[in-house]
Amino acid sequence: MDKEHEVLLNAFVIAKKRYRVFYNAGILVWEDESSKQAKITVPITDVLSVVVSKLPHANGTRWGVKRNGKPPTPPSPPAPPIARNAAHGSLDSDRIPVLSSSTTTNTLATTGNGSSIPHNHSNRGSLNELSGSNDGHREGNDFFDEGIQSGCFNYLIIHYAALVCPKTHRWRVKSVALHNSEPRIVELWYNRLSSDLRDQNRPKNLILFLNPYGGKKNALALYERFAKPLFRLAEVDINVIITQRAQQIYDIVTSKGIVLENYDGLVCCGGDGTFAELFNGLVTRTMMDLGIDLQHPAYLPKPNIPIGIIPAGSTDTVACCLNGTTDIKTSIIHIILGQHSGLDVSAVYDASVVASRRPDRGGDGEEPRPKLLKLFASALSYGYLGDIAYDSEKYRWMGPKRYEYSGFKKFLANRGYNAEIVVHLDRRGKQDPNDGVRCVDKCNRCRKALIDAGGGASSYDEADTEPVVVRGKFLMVSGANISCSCERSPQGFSPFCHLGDGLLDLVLVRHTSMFNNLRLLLTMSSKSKKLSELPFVEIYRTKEFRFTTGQQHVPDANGGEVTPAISSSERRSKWNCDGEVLLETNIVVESNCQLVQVFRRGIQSTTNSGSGGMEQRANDVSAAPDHKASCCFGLCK
Ligand SMILES: Nc1ncnc2c1ncn2[C@@H]1O[C@H](COP(=O)(O)OP(=O)(O)OP(=O)(O)O)[C@@H](O)[C@H]1O
Repeated sequence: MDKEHEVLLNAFVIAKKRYRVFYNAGILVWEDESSKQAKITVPITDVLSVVVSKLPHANGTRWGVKRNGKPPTPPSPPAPPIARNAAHGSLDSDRIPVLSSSTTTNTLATTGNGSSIPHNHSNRGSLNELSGSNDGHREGNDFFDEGIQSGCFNYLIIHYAALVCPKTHRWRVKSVALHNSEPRIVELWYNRLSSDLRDQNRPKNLILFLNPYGGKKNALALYERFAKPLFRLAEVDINVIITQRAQQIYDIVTSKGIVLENYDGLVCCGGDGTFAELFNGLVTRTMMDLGIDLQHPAYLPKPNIPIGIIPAGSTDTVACCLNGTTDIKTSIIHIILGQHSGLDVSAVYDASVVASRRPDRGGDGEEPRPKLLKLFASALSYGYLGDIAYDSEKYRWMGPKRYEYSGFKKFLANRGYNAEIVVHLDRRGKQDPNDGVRCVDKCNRCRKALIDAGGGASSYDEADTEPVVVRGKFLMVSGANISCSCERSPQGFSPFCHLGDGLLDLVLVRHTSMFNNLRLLLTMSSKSKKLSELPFVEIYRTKEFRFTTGQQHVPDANGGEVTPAISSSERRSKWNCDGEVLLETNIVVESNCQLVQVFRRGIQSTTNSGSGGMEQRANDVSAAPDHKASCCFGLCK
């Protein structure tokens, strides 16, 4: 019988109670024999690891495993007894006993020189390992092959991930110890589950860039405490690179010395700026590999390696929008489980530096191409937030509090900036940024956009758009690539902005009174109010917009030029691009549909999240009902 149709069904004891346990088609279920109500369902896609043990907890022995022909690692001292939840045998991930030497974690200290690849201090040998050959050998698999040979094990211990709080979108690792008096049955279950685990397409070898400088400067401590034990548990090899300066991630990823194909993903531990360095570097690297002009690219190619973020920054907007929470354990779990989906990335071009498209690079030789400045995944803001980004860098020693300090200063200054924005809008009015449809798990809008884009980066038919010119004095102009919701601003710039629909939301805040600025700040920090409700805020959903502060000659209806709309002597602000300052002011911004693949699990829609649209509501039904009962009411920190 093939694996698909084979059903495993046995009685096991969990926490002194008899359970009927069955496994079929990737679904594991255990139900209390005395009460059919007590039933837990776990798909194999959520299982992190399966081990056998002589004790009801994994005690650190490695079952005579040989790694690369080396003798087995001596057993670690027994782990302390594990506090167990009587009903589910569940554990908090902090207390999971991690088997010693189950994976390698390499720490690569970095040099500060140019784009050179960091000196390798790893326990896996030379630098060549990071940059050179890979024979495709996965150390972790050895233990599956040889694991159970040498002993009589009565316990099967399963570590699995579960959504413990649908309201806060937090995931945790739980464990269950199944006891059977017959080692043969334990072995049968172990072999079957571990074989199915191997079939999951999970990352087994990652590079992790760690920024020790961002946020509260505790990324290394967070990694050691939360990430390392979980990666070990799931047998993921991690090559840690601790950055020593800004732009180092970009330089390493774009360096030809590193063979990206040797890795299953690139992950960073830091804030939005760290993540921006990672995907800017990865897209640039892909352009280099394909021989695309880096300055004036004809198009932006899609990298074929997924990326991820472990939040350890100040605002962590990207992590919050990807997972619905900035909870570090949730992000790590999603990276380990390995599911990924497309994330739009917007490109910023310098409107004043234009080159003709070269026919040999896919252009027709006529269409001018602006110079590519940077890519962003979160938000690009001019005016108030641009001023804060520029000013707050001086106060980085304050940590995240610097934003409040600079924000207060800029709030009192109440500066307005003249600008002209040309935004391309859908003629048919189909792109409504206030349509009430949030981007949740298996989002139909994003899926359709990818199909429309046909694998390319554009989900938009330019024939269906028309340019609309908006002029005036603005407190703030922002292009939101994602909703930008975070702890400081629960609804973000535009709560209905999608992660992968190939469009961005342009948010224009007119310059008005201090009183209105106060309303703006209160709305931005409100849990329920949205910026679109304010009369001095306009939101447009578009694929592309052009922003200018300089002198504009606006063509009149007869084709002649009329008086400049904006004086060239105007005071200018800076652009805040994913937290970093951009000095060029006249820009063109364009969204690229699902340019990068990001490790994440779709956010489960909750009824109070304001989700609209029938399709999204239908997804609520698929939320794991078993785990709803274990909701922590927000106390699961
Ligand atoms: N070792 C380092 N020393 C100095 N700067 C660094 C170092 N490593 C990275 N950086 C830079 O630090 C900057 C800030 O990092 P990051 O954005 O991750 O933190 P943050 O600004 O506190 O968080 P957020 O962007 O979420 O608000 C990034 O632009 C990155 O280039």
